Amino acid sequence: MVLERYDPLVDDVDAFRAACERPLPSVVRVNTVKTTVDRAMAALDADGHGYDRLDWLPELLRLDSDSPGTSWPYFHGWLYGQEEVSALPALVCDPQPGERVLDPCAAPGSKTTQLAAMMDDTGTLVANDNNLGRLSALRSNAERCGVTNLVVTNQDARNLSLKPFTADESDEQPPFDRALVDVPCSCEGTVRKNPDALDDWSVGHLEQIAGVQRDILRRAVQTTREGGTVVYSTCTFAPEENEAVLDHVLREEPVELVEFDVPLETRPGVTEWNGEAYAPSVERAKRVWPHLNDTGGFFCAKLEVTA
Ligand SMILES: C[S@@+](CC[C@H](N)C(=O)[O-])C[C@H]1O[C@@H](n2cnc3c(N)ncnc32)[C@H](O)[C@@H]1O
Repeated sequence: MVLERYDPLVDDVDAFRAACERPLPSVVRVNTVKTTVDRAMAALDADGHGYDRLDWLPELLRLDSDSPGTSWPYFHGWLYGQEEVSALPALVCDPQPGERVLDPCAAPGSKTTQLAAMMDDTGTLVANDNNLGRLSALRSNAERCGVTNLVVTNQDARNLSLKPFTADESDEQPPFDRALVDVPCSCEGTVRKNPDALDDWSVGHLEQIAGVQRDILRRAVQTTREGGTVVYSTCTFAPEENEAVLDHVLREEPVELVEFDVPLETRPGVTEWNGEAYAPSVERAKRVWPHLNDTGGFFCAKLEVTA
């Protein structure tokens, strides 16, 4: 069993395994580009949907039943079905109204639409993905959510071209204030939502995808101005795709990991795995194990560009 691999990293193996076998609660995020949390809750009340408002992020509602994907509040773009813990990276990225923000692996747009709402639909949000089919889902989600501060691009994020955003690639400062780098991964942490998620798991795949992750994160750092923020996230447990990627990028790019607080129970990044030692600062990353908050699994790190 793949998950046994992580027994040495978790504080409570039985609770971890049991959580991974439970179905995931259904959660929606209220889209504040179009409505307020109070109005969305009133609409859910009127439709007879029970829910709990989550303390740590008041736009999130944990539903008693399945996602109301066929209800009027959903059609109107008031609600976005989003796994609870996947709302964390945008919170850590903390985009401000009027800024230029890059989302290099954006489809189908959960975090893009959340970032847009946090920016009050102002500034410029570049949503890129290399998969056209998934970009079409992103476009329809953005349209349903009424997001207008969006530029959609279809590039390989490892070589993202800055030409559309700067007069000249040699401009003194790269164009973006922030980037949210939510890379493709082996998705081990989604096993509660998709029990087949681990069927094609192999060490070879981890190693191959880690190379892609390193290159995407490096390019995101290169496109972000000095002092800007880059958030790295995955929905997987493998240190090869998490701390090892950070360790590599810390050595190759002018960037450092910064401390941050989140309103969820987390564990620090691991500094050793399979006989390899990583930079001590990877401890500043946060691991969200499924049993800690009854969510999926997630990994999130915050970096600051230093030059
Ligand atoms: C974890 S998913 C992103 C989920 C998205 N951020 C959200 O919140 O809805 C990773 C995405 O990366 C895209 N991707 C994979 N390789 C890529 C590459 N080299 N360049 C750009 N996008 C890539 C995939 O198509 C996929 O949509």
